[in-house]
Amino acid sequence: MTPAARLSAAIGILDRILTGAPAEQALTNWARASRFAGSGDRAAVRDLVFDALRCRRSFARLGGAGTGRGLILGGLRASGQEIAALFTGEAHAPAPPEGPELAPQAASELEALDCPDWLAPDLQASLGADFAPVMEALRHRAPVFLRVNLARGDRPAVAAGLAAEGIATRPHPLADTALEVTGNARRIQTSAAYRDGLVELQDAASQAVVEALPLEEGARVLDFCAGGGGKSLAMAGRARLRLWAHDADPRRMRDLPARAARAGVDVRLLAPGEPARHGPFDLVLADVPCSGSGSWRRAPEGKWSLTPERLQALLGIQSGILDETAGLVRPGGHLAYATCSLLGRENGLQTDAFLARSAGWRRVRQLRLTPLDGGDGFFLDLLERIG
Ligand SMILES: C[S@@+](CC[C@H](N)C(=O)[O-])C[C@H]1O[C@@H](n2cnc3c(N)ncnc32)[C@H](O)[C@@H]1O
Repeated sequence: MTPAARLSAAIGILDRILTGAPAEQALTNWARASRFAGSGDRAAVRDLVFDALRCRRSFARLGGAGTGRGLILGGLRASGQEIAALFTGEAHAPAPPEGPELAPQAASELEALDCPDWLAPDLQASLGADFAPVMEALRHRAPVFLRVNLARGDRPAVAAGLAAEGIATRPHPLADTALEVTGNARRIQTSAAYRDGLVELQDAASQAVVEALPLEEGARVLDFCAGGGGKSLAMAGRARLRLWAHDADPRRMRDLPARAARAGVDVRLLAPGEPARHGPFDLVLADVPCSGSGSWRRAPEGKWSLTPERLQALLGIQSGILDETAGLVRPGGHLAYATCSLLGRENGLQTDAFLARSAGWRRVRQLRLTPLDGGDGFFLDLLERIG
């Protein structure tokens, strides 16, 4: 595909996303219907689409419209590319700009930062002086991180093995298991290191959260909101645990047994209603559903689809999970509350409210990470049951 044809493809896919199609699904449907597109084309179109979703507000301003065309035009203008050479209307190229597309308007501060207006006060209160740098960081692609499975090898040896397969990495300071991929990231999932369970794809901040947990050999641990099980596997890689995984939607855990087998660790799955029968636990991790604002680099659609009503509903779910999981922790044990959110209301204010309404708990550690630390935004409050 020519560079201009890739732009046309991205425009069509963005238009589908803007009318409600999930981004991954729209990209997959396009790839299936476009057998002529090679892997380089697919990767380039994907980058165009995700770059536009991350910067949807500012690109729409620069492109003169909030359409697929407007976003792609705005992205080209933002990176100083020559529009006339690409939007020619010839062959598969997009038609030349017209009307408002020719007269982009100046962006306001929040538009330039790609921040939804309604969320700005919350984010400013939560991030303080880091507000603008964090919002700016969220406009750019996230690095690719691997987690070294310490049950299978140490970080230098695994990095050397990856290098022998042509995948360049460097250790990342956020966690002792973290490798940042600096070259050939697209080869990871076909590498022997990945196939043999030496590494998993996992953000460095997620790894830092797991590193901060009290994981004693033989401890009874419950991952209450396990999802795909990324943190279950990360915990199992750090100590020999008696580990259970649970999720309100058990279908989300369907790949976990195979991933655990690949990693050489043991995780038992629990259906809704079952955790209480297996408790109490030494440690319960509640990696709760949240706005996802800390991971908007990877999942930028969430920035634009979040609403005040949805955030309110999430706050209710989070406080319900805190109350439910508190009853599963043994006296002297720990409840680890985690989010990938940057919002104080989902983080420290949520745990403050829990501590205010629940006797016999104290906060022993708090971790607040933003993309300025290198990985996603993440929050951890480690609470100890003293009564
Ligand atoms: C942030 S995701 C978990 C990600 C996962 N821990 C990981 O590291 O990959 C939150 C999960 O909580 C689950 N969930 C939502 N409401 C829940 C509830 N009331 N009880 C337990 N799990 C819930 C969702 O299905 C979702 O899989």
